[in-house]
Amino acid sequence: MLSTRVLPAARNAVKTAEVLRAASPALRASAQLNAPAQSRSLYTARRPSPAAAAALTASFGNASRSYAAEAGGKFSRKKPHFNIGTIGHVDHGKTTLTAAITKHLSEQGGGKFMDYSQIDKAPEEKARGITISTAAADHCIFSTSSTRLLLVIMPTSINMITGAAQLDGAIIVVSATDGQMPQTREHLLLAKQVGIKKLLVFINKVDQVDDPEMLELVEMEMRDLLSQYGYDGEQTPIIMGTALAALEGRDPERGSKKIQELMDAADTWLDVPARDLDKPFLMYVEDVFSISGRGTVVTGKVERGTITKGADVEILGLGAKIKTTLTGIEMFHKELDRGEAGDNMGALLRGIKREQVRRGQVLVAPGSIKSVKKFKAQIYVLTKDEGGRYTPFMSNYRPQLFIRTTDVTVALTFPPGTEGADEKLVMPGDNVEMVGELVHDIALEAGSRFTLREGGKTIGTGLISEVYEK
Ligand SMILES: Nc1nc2c(ncn2[C@@H]2O[C@H](COP(=O)(O)OP(=O)(O)OP(=O)(O)O)[C@@H](O)[C@H]2O)c(=O)[nH]1
Repeated sequence: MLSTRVLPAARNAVKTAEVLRAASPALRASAQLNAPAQSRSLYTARRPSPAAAAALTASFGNASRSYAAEAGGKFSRKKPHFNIGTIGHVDHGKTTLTAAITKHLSEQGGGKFMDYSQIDKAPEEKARGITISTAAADHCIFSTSSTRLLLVIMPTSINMITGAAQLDGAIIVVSATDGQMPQTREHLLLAKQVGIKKLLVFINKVDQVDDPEMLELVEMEMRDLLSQYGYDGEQTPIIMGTALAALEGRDPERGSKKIQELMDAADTWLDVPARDLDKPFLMYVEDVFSISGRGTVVTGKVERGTITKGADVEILGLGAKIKTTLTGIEMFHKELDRGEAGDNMGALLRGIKREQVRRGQVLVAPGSIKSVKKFKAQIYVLTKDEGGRYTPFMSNYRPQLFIRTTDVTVALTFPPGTEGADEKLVMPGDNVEMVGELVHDIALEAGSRFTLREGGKTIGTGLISEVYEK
């Protein structure tokens, strides 16, 4: 297993970077003036300490031994693989529901129970977008009757942005006591943005609401909201229950039975995504490890295409364009000959030093995508009700652009020839075409989606229409 858990020393360093990200607008502004330095420090902060590296080496070695002992020693693709996450407003019960699902599925032999504290144990990881998916992968993979599930928790919008690229489907958790809240709306928007086609809704904490009309109202409002954000408001399954009761093994009518309904709905309603198997290989780098005796391993998710052991690949972005050969592929404690779109895998690279690769870059089929600094995009600016800005911005606005596993400062201007560009204001709620210029190059193409953040909050989302090579 290529464990991507971060050990304490690395965590603290990352936390410092995270604090900077969440800092006041003034601090953010000054950090943005020094964007290259800030970005460098972020990447440096992610490097595991020697102790962490040693532990990873040990983990890699042990894992190799443990799966060698398993029958066949190969990862099975029998059931379709599906990454599903809980999203929604703070305290509405995402963690409790995730724990309840693992309990329920484990009782049916579909995985190992992870209690609340296990899921919640790494707040720093959650804060920086390394979601529970890696922890879940470490423990086990959950199965429903027809699907393999990897459970992911997205407690905050930042996780949603940096981690949601991995989500194939999501359960939006809404507390029956509050109904929809600003983060419910923000997460719906972001779910759409990261390409999640279908959602499930779990109206939680029904034990705290006596009035059935109140529950109906929450459901009606959720259906309206789903439609408003381009989801199927009529057909989307909405399940009402109590995650806490399910977790505590009481009130099965509103507890475990509702979790079963939710899992049945996941099996029937959510479509296993059509993987982009035929497109050129692209995997984004989440973590890089040096494994003694073996070389440099990068972990991340394959966004598209397939790759076989021995294939040539290119490390691209953040100033790099390096050709190498992929000499090993590993996933879920198993060695593979082939990786494909949707896989979270580890790739062993020939002749590459640890320092040559970093989070935010991509591994690609050579020549299949360009790494660029300049692009044109359609941008939606979030309203304050969606958690966005209260005030408009002007040309040359410099927020942070998040895409895949990286974030880079971008200067946004109006396309050449825009009338009154110097005085033009972009209001919260606007949909606007803009040209972006990044301080570092990253692998981009028409159709790439990104998110804009400033001062610790999401302020916009975008879709690239054109890239400029020079
Ligand atoms: N009464 C009741 N309380 C619940 C239920 N589900 C969760 N809670 C409680 O609600 C609180 C928040 O639950 P969490 O699961 O931590 O919520 P979360 O959405 O993961 O919260 P963040 O990670 O902070 O965003 C906890 O105190 C839970 O025990 C439920 O069905 N009924």
